[in-house]
Amino acid sequence: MNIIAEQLQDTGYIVLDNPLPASLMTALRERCQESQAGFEAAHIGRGTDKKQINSIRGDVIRWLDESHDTDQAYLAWMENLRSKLNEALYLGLFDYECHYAIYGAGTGYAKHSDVLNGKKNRVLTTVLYLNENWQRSDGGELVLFEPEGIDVLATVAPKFGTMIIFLSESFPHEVLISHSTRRSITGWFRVSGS
Ligand SMILES: O=C(O)CCC(=O)C(=O)O
Ligand SMILES: [Fe+2]
Repeated sequence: MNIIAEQLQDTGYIVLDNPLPASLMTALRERCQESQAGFEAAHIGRGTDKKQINSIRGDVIRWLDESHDTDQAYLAWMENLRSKLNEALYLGLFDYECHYAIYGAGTGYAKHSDVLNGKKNRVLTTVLYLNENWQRSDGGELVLFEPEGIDVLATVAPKFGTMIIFLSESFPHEVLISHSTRRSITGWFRVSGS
């Protein structure tokens, strides 16, 4: 946990190889794979700005359900991380929201910031990848850009078990077109306020 806090403080992001217990990873993958029931096309923006534009963002999403054991276990793990990060970095993280995301073959998410569109209370973005046997030819990498949005800071393959955490406001990012179905859980630690 200290390593996560230190690196977030130093560079603003961290890529973790396999932070979650194997049994939880398996349950999360199965839960995301079992059925597409409850998944809806993702939207861009909020309220009256809310738009669904497939060419910008091609995923379908389902928010985690606290009443389901598997979702609950993930939320509990992230809750523990939240309190550790608050202790180490005094970030005042207030809560965590997250959704499963499925990108069908041929879709991605164009370069964007997670803090635009009125989501100003998002402090840290987390993405956990659920794709076993992911190959380079499957594409779908997350590209993290320097704050100016031009130079590439990191390229992350969406491999099973990998988690990236980054400062939501600092890094524009993009999901490259995926050539296979790409599954993940994306979430945000937030401070209170709208
Ligand atoms: O799936 C990813 O790698 C990133 C997703 C993302 O940027 C988002 O949902 O805002
Ligand atoms: Fe994003």
